[in-house]
Amino acid sequence: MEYFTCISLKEAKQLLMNALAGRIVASEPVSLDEAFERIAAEDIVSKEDLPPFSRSTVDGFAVRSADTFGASEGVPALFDIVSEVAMGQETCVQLQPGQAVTIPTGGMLPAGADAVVMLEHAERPDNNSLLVLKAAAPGENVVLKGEDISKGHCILRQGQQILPQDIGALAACGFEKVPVRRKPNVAIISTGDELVNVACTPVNGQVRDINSYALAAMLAEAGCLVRRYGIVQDQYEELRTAVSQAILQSDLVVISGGSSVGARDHTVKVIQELGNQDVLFHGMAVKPGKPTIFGMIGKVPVFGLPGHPVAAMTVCGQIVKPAVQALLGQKSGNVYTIPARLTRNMASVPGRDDFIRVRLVKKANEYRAEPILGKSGLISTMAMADGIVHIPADKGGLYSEEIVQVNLITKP
Ligand SMILES: Nc1nc2c(c(=O)[nH]1)N[C@H]1C(S)=C(S)[C@@H](COP(=O)(O)OP(=O)(O)OC[C@H]3O[C@@H](n4cnc5c(N)ncnc54)[C@H](O)[C@@H]3O)O[C@H]1N2
Ligand code: MOO
Repeated sequence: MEYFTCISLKEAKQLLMNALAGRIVASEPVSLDEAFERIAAEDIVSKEDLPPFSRSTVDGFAVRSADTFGASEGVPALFDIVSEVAMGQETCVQLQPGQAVTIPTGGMLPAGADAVVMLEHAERPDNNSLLVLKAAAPGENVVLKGEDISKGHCILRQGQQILPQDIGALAACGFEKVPVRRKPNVAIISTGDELVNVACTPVNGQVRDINSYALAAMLAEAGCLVRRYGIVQDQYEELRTAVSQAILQSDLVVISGGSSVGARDHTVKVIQELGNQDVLFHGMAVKPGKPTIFGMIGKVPVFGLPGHPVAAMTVCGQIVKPAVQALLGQKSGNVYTIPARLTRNMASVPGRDDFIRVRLVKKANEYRAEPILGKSGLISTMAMADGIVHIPADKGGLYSEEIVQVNLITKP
C-alpha cells in the first residue's frame, strides 16, 4: 500500500520557490567586521577610483618611459633627480624630459611620469643624477588611477554572499557599513516520545536527540539565527502549541520526526490545521527523505523532516537550505564539488533522486569516492562522509569507475 503521493524533487523545489516568491527578509546595515558570509541586500557601487592616484609598485625612480628607450648597462640613460616623493603625501612635481624623482613603493606618481625604474636597474653617480641601465615600458611598475576599481564599478552584487575579498574591496572603497539581509529566524522542533536531551542517559527504548543539533548547525552555517525549541512529545496538542508559538517568532520552522504515516505522526495535521489546509506536499521521490512535508502557515514556511538523522540532514540540504537562500535573496549558495571515480556500482530507481554518502580517498592523481553503505538512521555514516553523490531521477544508478561529482560536506 502506498501512503504518500510522492512528487519529484524538482517539482517539490518548484512548489517551494513559488510559495516563497517575494518573501525576502528585510535588510540591516552591518559594519565590515560583521559582514563576513552575510548576503548583500543591494548592489554596492564604488563612488571613487581605486587607487585615487597613480602609484608606484616598487622602490625606485619615477621617469618618462620614453626617456629610457634604448638604455642598457653599456649605454645608460642619464637623468637629473629633481625631487623626492614622500610616502603618503601628494607630489606637485611636473616631470620634464630627462628628469627623474625618487619614489617609494606605494608613492604617488608625479605628473608627467608614466613608469618607475627599480633601484636595482639604476645607478646614482651623485645625489642629483641617475643612470638608468634598463629601458622601462610605459606603465611599468605603476598602478594607474582607477586601475584596481574604477568609479561606478559594482563591487558587490545584491544577493551575493560576502567573502573576505569582498570585505577588502569594500574597505578599499570606504564603505564602513554594508546593507545585508537580516538573518532569518529559524525554529527547530524535535518530536518523539523516545527522544531525550543530549545530557541525559537514555534508558532502553530511548535515544538522544540528534536532529535538532545537527540541523541547527546546518542552518546556522546557511546564515540563520537558529532557536531549538527542545523536544516535543508525540502528542497532537503539544506539537500544535509548540508550532503555534514558533511561527510567531520565526521566518521558517523545521519539525523533525513525525513526518511519516504512523499513528503518532502529527506534523501534517498540525500544518493543515494552523495553515488552513496549506500543505503543499507530503512525500518526495528521494532517498533518503521520502516522508518530507512542506506547508505554509500564513507567511511562514514549515518543513516536516523525516526522523532518521541522515534523511533529516539530506532533506535539509536539498530543500530547507534553498528555502533559506530564497528568504535571504541569495543568488546562489556555495556548493563545493570535486570530481571523483566511484569505487562500486550504485543501483537506484528511475524516477527517484538518490543521495549517497561517500568517503574520498586520494589515489595517484585522482580522488576515489567510496560509498558508505548504511541505513538512514545511522548518523555515523554521515559523520564518516566527505561528501554526497547525487543520482538524478533520470538515471537507474551509477557504474563503478564512473567519474561523479561529489558535493563536499567537509570544508575544502
Ligand atoms: N510504514 C511506513 N513506515 C515508514 C515509512 C514509510 O514510508 N512507511 N518511511 C520510513 C522512512 S523513509 C523514514 S525516514 C521514517 C520517518 O519517520 P518519521 O519522520 O515519522 O520519524 P519518526 O517515526 O519520529 O522517527 C523515525 C526514526 O528516527 C528517529 N529519530 C526521530 N527524531 C530523531 C532525533 N531528533 N534524533 C535522533 N533520532 C531521531 C526515531 O527514533 C526513529 O528511529 O519513517 C519510516 N517509516
Ligand atoms: O527517509 Mo527514510 O528511510 O528514506 O530515511
